[in-house]
Amino acid sequence: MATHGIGVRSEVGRLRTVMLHRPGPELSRLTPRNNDALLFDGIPWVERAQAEHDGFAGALRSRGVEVLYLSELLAQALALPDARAQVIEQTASDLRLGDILRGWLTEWLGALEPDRLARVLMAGLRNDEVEAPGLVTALLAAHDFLIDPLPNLLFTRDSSVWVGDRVMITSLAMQARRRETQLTELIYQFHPRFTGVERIHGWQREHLEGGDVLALCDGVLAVGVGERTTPAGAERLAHTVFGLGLAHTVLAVPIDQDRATMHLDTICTMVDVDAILMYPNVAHRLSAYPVRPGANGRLWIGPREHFLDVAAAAMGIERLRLIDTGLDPVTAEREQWDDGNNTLCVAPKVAIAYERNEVTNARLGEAGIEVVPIAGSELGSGRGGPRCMSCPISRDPL
Ligand SMILES: NC(=[NH2+])NCCC[C@H](N)C(=O)O
Repeated sequence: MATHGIGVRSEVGRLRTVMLHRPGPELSRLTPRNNDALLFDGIPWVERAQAEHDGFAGALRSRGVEVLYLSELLAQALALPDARAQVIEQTASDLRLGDILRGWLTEWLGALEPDRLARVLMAGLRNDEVEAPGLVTALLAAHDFLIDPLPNLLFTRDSSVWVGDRVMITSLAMQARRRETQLTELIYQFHPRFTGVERIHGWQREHLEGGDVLALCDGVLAVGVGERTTPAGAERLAHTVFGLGLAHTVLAVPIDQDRATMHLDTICTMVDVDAILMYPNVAHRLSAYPVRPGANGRLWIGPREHFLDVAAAAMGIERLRLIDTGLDPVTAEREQWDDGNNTLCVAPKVAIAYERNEVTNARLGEAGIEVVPIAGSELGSGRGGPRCMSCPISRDPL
């Protein structure tokens, strides 16, 4: 495909193409013993999670959005020998494997059909699912993983993010998610649909996750700095986008180092060209450092100020309207936890949101935002809403 029309310059421009991941066998790997390490707060009912996800994809399609599935792009990319060789080498390089198992796995993976290989890369591989030789497999328990599963692939937001017409491969902070970006990098590198698209950042760089990056408008990015994106990740982002002329301002937004606020998009998302939905319990204290290109390739860093003020100034608008999600702090806290603030715009003033967050959604309605509700009781157990579960690839310019 020609790269014409590809790219993202806002959070709200009409959404044309999005990448999702329909949850699959990787979710069946979750147990009460590993769910914390794998960043899920419960054990989802897989079939229901899939049905909910189909509802999400259906809502997008009904609004004219083209839905691409990560698993399909991956399997298609894996038809190419170079792509297979690259990912097999990366997967087998895990030091826990040791040489014997590494050699065996390299050969075993190399013999798989693209679909099956994609499935193993996503769902992982248990010791008792193969008969591999060596002391390592003998000493590991039957249910130990030789290749770890990736249940958080569901959250396609985090492992790549489009900035203008380039795609940034992120670098995930949590051990359980690191390998995800090998897969997204592979898709963008090898899938014919993305031929000619320039990749930036890279999965081995400073930590930076897509859930922390918000395109407030063309030329202005906000980046949350907290549990996932490090200060160095934010600095690298600023240098990179300024160097390529993709933005004139980056707002570095310190957020609490907490699971509840793991990404900037768990506390706020844009719902219109000049409106932002925000968790009220932080709205009054959210601040940001404006960062711009400085002299001699350095960064100019302005004073830390209230987020809404710095954002409006950078965006060149008088005011960034705040929609806050309920005055009662307990209700607000409950709905924030269930990703009430994590909405996905399919167009200005039209946001997909989890139906369960009734108070938040009512506020949105009162503020003139059309809410497209989706079910998420099972999907939500991974702590992510419609924005987390989507990677926009193409939005119309505003
Ligand atoms: N953009 C987001 N808010 N993503 C949510 C990711 C949730 C996932 N379980 C994690 O902990 O990484």
